[in-house]
Amino acid sequence: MAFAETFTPRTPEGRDGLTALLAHPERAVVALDFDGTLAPIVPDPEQARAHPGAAAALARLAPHLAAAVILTGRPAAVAVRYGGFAEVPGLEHLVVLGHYGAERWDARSGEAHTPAAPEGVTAVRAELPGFLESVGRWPGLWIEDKGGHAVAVHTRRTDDPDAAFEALRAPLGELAARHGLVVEPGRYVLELRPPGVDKGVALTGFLREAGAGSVLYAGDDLGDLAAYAAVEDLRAKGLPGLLVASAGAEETPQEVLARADLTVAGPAGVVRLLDHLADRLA
Ligand SMILES: O=P(O)(O)OC[C@H]1O[C@H](O[C@H]2O[C@H](CO)[C@@H](O)[C@H](O)[C@H]2O)[C@H](O)[C@@H](O)[C@@H]1O
Repeated sequence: MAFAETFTPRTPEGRDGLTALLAHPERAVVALDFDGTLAPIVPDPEQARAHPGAAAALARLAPHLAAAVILTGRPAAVAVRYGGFAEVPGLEHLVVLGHYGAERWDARSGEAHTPAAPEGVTAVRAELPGFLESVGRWPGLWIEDKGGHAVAVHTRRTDDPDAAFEALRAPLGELAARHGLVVEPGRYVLELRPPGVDKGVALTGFLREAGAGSVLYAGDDLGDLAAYAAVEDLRAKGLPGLLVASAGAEETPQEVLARADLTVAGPAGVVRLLDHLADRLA
């Protein structure tokens, strides 16, 4: 997919968001998803790493802002490690909200605050291998253990990732419900995790804490739609906001593309956008 990279939002709301960010960067919050937005999608989730320019671009921009935050489904420490975000000059105030906002890492302390592991996850983790065998054979299926806080079933490396995803969605939903969990669908991944927290709740709370006067949110997947909805809601209440989609693969959900004010070409495009904003604020 080719994009004309002008960094001009296609909607009036998006243009207002960008104008507010550039006029008062000291009141702006830039919030970014990790996988697919800062880190290119790769077949093996353990091999994902941020785009080589991501930390540097964010470090150029962050000192101009009220706050920069990374909002990810990953455990926060994993995103910090895979992103190379620790001890970077310019990122002294970076916050990483992991597990969709249930967990928080602060660059200032270098520590993560993690809630107690939910009971249902322990039970699901034990039951999952046998359960998957019972619902069909999908060689290549991979279970990601997310530090006891969630488990994710990845279909990307099966022979038919779409068919496996669709075949497993309902049964995993039932398994999750039996253990008081919910299923979070993503790019060839079905994650079983506790209910009650999502990127929208997390972003809204963070913006309140930061006293934000504007927000830019960039994401690429279904889990980012809750953050999109939060920005749309805040815009209706008068807070300017810019929604950015990181796109480039056919698998980018249509709803993400349709609701974004600005589409950029994957993590490389996000890095160019961050650099562009830093240039304009320099
Ligand atoms: O909220 P995010 O930062 O976007 O994290 C969402 C999930 O990302 C990871 O999975 C995705 O990226 C993998 C690596 O590129 C890819 O192989 C997989 O198909 C994608 O779904 C991660 O493994 C999950 O734990 C995150 O919840």
